[in-house]
Amino acid sequence: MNIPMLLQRPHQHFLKGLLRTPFRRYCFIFHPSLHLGSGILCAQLLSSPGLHWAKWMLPSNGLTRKLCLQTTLEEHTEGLSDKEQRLVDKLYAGLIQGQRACLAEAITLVESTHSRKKELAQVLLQKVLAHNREQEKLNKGKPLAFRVGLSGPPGAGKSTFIEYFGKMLTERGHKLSVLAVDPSSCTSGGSLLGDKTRMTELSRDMNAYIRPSPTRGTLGGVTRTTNEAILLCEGGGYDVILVETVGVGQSEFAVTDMVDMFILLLPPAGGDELQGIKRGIVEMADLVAITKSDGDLIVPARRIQAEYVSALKLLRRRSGVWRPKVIRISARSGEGITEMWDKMKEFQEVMLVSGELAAKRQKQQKVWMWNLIQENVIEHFRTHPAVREQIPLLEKRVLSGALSPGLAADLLLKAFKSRH
Ligand SMILES: Nc1nc2c(ncn2[C@@H]2O[C@H](COP(=O)(O)OP(=O)(O)OP(=O)(O)O)[C@@H](O)[C@H]2O)c(=O)[nH]1
Repeated sequence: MNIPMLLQRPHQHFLKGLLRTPFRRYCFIFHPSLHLGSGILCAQLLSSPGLHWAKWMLPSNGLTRKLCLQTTLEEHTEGLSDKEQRLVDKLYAGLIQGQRACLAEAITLVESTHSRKKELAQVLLQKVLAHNREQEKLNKGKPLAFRVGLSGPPGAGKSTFIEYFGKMLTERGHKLSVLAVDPSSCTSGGSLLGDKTRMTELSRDMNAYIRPSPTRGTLGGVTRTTNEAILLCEGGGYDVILVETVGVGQSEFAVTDMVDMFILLLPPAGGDELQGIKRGIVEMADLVAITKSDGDLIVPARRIQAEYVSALKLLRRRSGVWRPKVIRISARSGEGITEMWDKMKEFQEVMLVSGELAAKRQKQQKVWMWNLIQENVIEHFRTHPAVREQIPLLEKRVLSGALSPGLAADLLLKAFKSRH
């Protein structure tokens, strides 16, 4: 690094010293009154690879200017071997050219739990993000893709619907990707959504890409990779992204934090069959579609539709511009599906024009960041040697009533802090 000549010697030592410490990656606070040329010093440090952020204080008017830099990418890129660099370049080039094999390989990379591969995945993601931002600018600031969450209980008709709906979209010139989030595969090893026999025709369509759920990891891990897979699909030119979940667990709530619109598919069945559906999920829906509205099922489908129309009226409105709608569809006869797509586009348009879509996406970014922090911090806490060795005993004492949960938590936190 070049140190400007006008800086005095102490500053050179100071700067050189800092750049050798591990702290250089975190933060520096500069105060112009403390030393001459701090602005230059700050600028030099900001260009140093690996610095996460620096803060430059201007005391004259009390204004604090924050300069945030994400140079982690540079740091990773510098450390890549030729082979790794070639892999990232190959995946990036193939992905943005729309090659499905490269998209698939890129998603496998973000799903990897191997630490080096995770780093490579982040380098690739940064490149794709930069590409997406460019494309968005060319698109006059409009989002590249319509992100839609789709959920429903097992047997609601999700795969039959996606097959029909997906073919309709590709025939109209759209590129569709279907990503599955299936928490059952995390806990039991089995997968409700992952089997390849679903959506056979759509999976042969060159303008559709179907990705089964990752088969390992916590729900948090699965949602993280789904979030990243969405970005990769957008880089690959997919303009409609369906994120599918089984409407029985927590995954729907996670999915609502990564999509623009959340759709609930419900079969024309009575209350008992729908008990598994959590009330909260209905509240999250922007559109409820009653499936299988054909033949003998038209009558019960109408009844369920009326029930949900009344139920939704009682719910608190989540958007200033959109009221959730209840429609009836049949993937067998095709009825209602074009109208459903029209409703979806109407939703996207009003949300875009009102600015709610941009606000929602911004909020989601923040939620996503904090979810990741929360997950990592808890993991760090649990595996910390001083904590790990005390957990079994303290848990036992809490269970037997010998210790209050609050005290046990305090003791563990104390152990964590003392040896940190
Ligand atoms: N009558 C009628 N039956 C349908 C329709 N759509 C799906 N079905 C039937 O409903 C059953 C379940 O459909 P799927 O599409 O497999 O449902 P799913 O929600 O994907 O189910 P999981 O894969 O278990 O989550 C199948 O027997 C389908 O033939 C429809 O529009 N009309």
